[in-house]
Amino acid sequence: MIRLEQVSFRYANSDALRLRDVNLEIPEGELALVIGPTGSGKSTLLGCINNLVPQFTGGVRSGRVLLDGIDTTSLLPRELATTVGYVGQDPLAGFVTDVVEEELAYSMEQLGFSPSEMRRRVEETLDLLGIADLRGRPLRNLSGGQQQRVAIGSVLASSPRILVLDEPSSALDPVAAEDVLALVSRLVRDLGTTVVIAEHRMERVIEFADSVLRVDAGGSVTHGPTREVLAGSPIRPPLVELGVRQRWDPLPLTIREGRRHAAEARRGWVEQPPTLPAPPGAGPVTLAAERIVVRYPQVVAVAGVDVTLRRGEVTALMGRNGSGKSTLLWALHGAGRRDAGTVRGAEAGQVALVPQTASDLLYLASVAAECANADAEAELAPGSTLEVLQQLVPGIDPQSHPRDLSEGQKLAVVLAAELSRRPGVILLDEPTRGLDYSAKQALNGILTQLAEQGHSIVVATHDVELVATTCHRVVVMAEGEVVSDGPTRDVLPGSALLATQVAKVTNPVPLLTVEEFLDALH
Ligand SMILES: Nc1ncnc2c1ncn2[C@@H]1O[C@H](COP(=O)(O)OP(=O)(O)OP(=O)(O)O)[C@@H](O)[C@H]1O
Ligand SMILES: Nc1ncnc2c1ncn2[C@@H]1O[C@H](COP(=O)(O)OP(=O)(O)OP(=O)(O)O)[C@@H](O)[C@H]1O
Repeated sequence: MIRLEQVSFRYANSDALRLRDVNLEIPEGELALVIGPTGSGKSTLLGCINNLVPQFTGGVRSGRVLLDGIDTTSLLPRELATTVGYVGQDPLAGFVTDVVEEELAYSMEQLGFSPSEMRRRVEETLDLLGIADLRGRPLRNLSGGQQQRVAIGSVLASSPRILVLDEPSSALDPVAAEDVLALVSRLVRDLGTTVVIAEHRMERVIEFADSVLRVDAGGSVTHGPTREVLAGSPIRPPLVELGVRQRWDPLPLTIREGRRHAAEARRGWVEQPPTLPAPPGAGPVTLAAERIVVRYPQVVAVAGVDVTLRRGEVTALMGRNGSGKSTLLWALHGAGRRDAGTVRGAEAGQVALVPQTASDLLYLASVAAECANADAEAELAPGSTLEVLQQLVPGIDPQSHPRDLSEGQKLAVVLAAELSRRPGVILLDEPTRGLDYSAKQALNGILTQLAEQGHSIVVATHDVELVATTCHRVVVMAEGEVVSDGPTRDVLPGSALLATQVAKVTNPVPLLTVEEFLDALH
């Protein structure tokens, strides 16, 4: 179905080959998962399938890309659009209309569907993606996860035979991610759709994948059965990491397989519970918000929230898509809307916020200039921001234009600029989009260090694995209200939705991470 023959590619303004002699074949009705470090070339590879690379990106591509044996360069854009449905990493950038319903209908309109067929499919898509109540809403005002669902829906609506999804679950809450992936895998099973998904949070996709494509920093691609490719990969989800470290054979890919391997250890811990590290004592209050309310015309996004931040504490803000997390962060920061309530303790300039669409903040002509600007604004020694950036995501050429960075690399630049400034209170909105496991580990290191030095940090995120390693406390929101607030170890393991892979494998023993599992064995 999809075949790449000797494909190599380089961007116009760069010497490096981003894809090197790639040969691969994805049979019809299979789901292939694309993995690889931040900035390795996953999006570039996906773009080759529908000719986005090089048609829109520029650059030079050699070799052939064949769909059903036909070279894509000989297909008209319209033919290609009927065959390949593509959802990029930034949903907002891909929208062509202003309102949810119109967006869902747009591609069908272009492809010449009849009005009654369109109507039927729009309704069905609204239901399948759980967005019926958003139908008349402007796309701009939706939460990040709501936008991502609309973007996926607008492509599914016209039932393309090939589906290419670039990080489809990065802004989705765990339930929505599971629903969307189950939906996609049903298309694979029932309709024979061929699907290619790039995803950093592999743990969410692995069980649905027939094969894995690993893109390496040098642009070469390894394609093979999931277990085989992951066993040899430096990037792997927690459960596979645990399996490799414990030499479990066969390597577990699903929670069920993991639980079988862990049965003996689990029985031992049930009889004699392991000693678990205690969370650090909380320091004095740095920010106290009371009865915060934010109202929009159609929704009350934040409905009377009290929240207190303390020195040295990393707090996760969790909750389903549209529950009010981003809105609350902006209200705490002060730049956002606030219809009622008070925020005390936060002095001007002492609260930093890294927004969900972080790359909007980059406006200078090179990464080096962005970093130098951040140093100058915060009166830091020259080089400070660049150093933090290199800690987070190594290998970015400081001379490159921010526009030419991968999504994960852009986010890392914005994170570095805020973190190097070391404000007292740091608010991060979904900071792990596009970041691979090692970048997440680096982020964990930096946040832990800042907390030890007395900063207060809030991370709004759906990434339970990040929360388990980095956050001391979890605040869960639902429909604008705080519905639970407690130490991470009390909130995550008990929840079917928020438990980490390791917590699911060890349940009822509340271990959260691979390291905790290994420590508990001794
Ligand atoms: N238009 C461009 N011009 C020059 N270089 C580019 C351009 N777009 C991307 N690159 C570079 O090509 C490499 C691959 O980018 P790509 O977006 O494919 O990575 P990725 O694996 O999808 O990253 P992420 O995990 O962050 O999504 C990156 O190092 C990036 O800096
Ligand atoms: N500018 C706006 N105008 C109208 N409604 C808005 C606006 N911004 C957000 N909303 C709505 O307020 C609610 C809360 O949105 P918010 O972005 O705070 O959610 P979130 O919890 O951060 O979601 P996600 O996990 O998807 O990022 C949503 O229903 C959203 O559609």
